[in-house]
Amino acid sequence: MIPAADAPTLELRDASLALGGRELWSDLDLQLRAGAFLAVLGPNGAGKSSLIRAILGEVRLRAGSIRILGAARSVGTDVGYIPQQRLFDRGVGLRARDLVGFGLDGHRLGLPVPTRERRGRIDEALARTGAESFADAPMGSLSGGEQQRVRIAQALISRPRLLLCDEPLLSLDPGHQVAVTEAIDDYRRETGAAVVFVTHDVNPILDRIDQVLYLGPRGHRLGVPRDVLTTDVLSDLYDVHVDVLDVHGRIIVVAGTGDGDHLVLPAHSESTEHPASPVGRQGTA
Ligand SMILES: Nc1ncnc2c1ncn2[C@@H]1O[C@H](COP(=O)(O)OP(=O)(O)OP(=O)(O)O)[C@@H](O)[C@H]1O
Repeated sequence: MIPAADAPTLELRDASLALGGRELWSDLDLQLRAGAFLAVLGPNGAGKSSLIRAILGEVRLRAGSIRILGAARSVGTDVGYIPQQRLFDRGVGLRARDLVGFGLDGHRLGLPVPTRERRGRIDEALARTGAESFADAPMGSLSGGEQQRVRIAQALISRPRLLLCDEPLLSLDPGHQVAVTEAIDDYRRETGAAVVFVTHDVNPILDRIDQVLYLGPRGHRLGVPRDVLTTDVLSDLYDVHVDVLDVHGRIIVVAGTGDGDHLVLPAHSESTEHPASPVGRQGTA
């Protein structure tokens, strides 16, 4: 596709989305230029994954528009997508390197031509996410975290200009969270791709993002992290008093329940698993 000159990589104008008879978010204006890194935060069911699906054209907006590189429709190889994790069954024999190869030519009919260049691209993508040691293993034999690293390699191999990541750090141990975050961020810096990164824990990417979109029960807020991740803004979005704590450089968002308990809200979750819906209940503060 020939991009419109100087068009933003991603642009949403007055966008609203309703699914299952419920409005998830509305009046969303968002512009990402080349090299932007956006974190999308919010409780379970806020519509974070649905935002990605709307960008992919899989669900229709109720109102407004989405443009990618200036065009109303663009998926193809301009857009890389790391879906929310679904595990491969144990019996799946597809090799990791073949899955990654689909990111290059999976949209074409027929078997791919095994060229040296193709193999080199696959090896490079696997190396980016530290997955080269299990390149020839069947997907069904890999752990959840290993499968995730292969999926990320698959999303990067086509050298997309917009990378959509739906909780890419799920199932990864802390060491691999850092490695995968670095792989995505290095890719962004090298290529000027824009990144949309849905997460329940902003901390692994806090030093890398330049914008945060917080989808809350009472609207959304978009801006630089220090303007969005504040007690005042999140209290307003949740309609309950929320404290944003900085604990040794990690952001923890805590809502008082008035009965001595507190709820840890999803700018930080204690584990890489989903917190209980809509927020994870923690012990007495
Ligand atoms: N195709 C659909 N039809 C009807 N409702 C849908 C559809 N897809 C999603 N929903 C609903 O939209 C809401 C938002 O879902 P979504 O997966 O976008 O939330 P999320 O913010 O990503 O949540 P989580 O943090 O749990 O992943 C949910 O209540 C979900 O059940």
